[in-house]
Amino acid sequence: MITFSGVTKRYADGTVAVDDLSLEVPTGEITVFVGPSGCGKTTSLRMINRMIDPTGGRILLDGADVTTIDPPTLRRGIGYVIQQAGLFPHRKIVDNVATVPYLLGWDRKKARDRAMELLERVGLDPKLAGRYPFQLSGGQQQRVGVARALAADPPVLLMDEPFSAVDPIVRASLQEELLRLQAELHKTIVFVTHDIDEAVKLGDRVAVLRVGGRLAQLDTPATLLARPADDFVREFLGRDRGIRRLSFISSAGIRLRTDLLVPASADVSSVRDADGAWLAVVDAEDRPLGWVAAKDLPGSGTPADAQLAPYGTFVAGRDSLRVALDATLLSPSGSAIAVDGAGKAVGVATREALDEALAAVAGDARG
Ligand SMILES: Nc1ncnc2c1ncn2[C@@H]1O[C@H](COP(=O)(O)OP(=O)(O)OP(=O)(O)O)[C@@H](O)[C@H]1O
Repeated sequence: MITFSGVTKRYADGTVAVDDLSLEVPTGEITVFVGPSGCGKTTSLRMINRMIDPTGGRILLDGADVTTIDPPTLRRGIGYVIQQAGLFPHRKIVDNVATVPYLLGWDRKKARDRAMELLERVGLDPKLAGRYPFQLSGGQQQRVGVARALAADPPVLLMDEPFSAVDPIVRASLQEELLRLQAELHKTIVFVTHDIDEAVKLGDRVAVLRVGGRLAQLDTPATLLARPADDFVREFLGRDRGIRRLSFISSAGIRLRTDLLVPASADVSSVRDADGAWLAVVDAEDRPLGWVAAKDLPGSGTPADAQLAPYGTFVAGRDSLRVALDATLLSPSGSAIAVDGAGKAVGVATREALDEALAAVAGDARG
């Protein structure tokens, strides 16, 4: 755990970059520092690995004041990733990744083997190992930056806007990759960004800082979106905070109807009186095929003879309420088909059922 206890940084020219900051960064979690330009995010981060020393207060790493640990020893346990990767331009990719193992005196083969394993882990083709940084795309360079920071298997990772120099699509895949790695590695990560969407996507907890280096709110993304502490946080979260909040709410609570699922091979005479304007037609393995309006069923035969309308699905309990809501918007039925992990239909979430689930969410935001 990393503990900030009344930490202040006043630069020589009198600028107070961080002011009496107290917070905890739990072990094995991603804590994001987010806030507008100049709010002291980078300064706060660099005080953890002593690239900057505080002028007041203390930072503890697992209980030890970092200023009592000499910087090289401290940094051995702390990986550091920065914007544009900060790779050494004249070293091959494999040697960039092996930088810290070399410094730690590992033999060359062991260090290179470790580097190759990490390149694969961060989703890079091992063939790139012999290239130089300028021969890689921005996204590939960022992956190398992450691999390099992980090389000595440090328990702590500091990441300073690591993905902000790449385009939105590459950025999204780097974010996914980081979450995937973190699910395996359980590092203690402090991640700095000015992008609130990135913060709520990656953070187990998000610390919103305001200019002057003061903590405005520290909460889980779901709580932050539901209950911003004040107008500054509310404005920083931006518009559509209600919709974004649905990403953190499980679809498990949605009431499902199984009576609206009909097999494609059923005799229409047995389904004609089904209650509800729309029916979800499923195949022999219960996989969804499409919607049919009860009034459009043929006079005889099976639902498969009708023109089926497009449908959207969500994995019941695994996907969020946002995905479920989105699925209703993909179909003229206004309902969504709930499926299990194998893609078999398990029920229908009607507009009414979603309305109930959304009303419960709105009720929670009040508390
Ligand atoms: N070496 C320095 N000397 C004086 N002031 C500094 C120094 N480094 C940073 N500052 C100031 O401290 C404040 C916080 O800077 P910091 O880089 O920590 O902010 P930030 O939140 O990371 O900003 P950004 O998102 O723009 O990178 C700013 O007002 C900045 O101008």
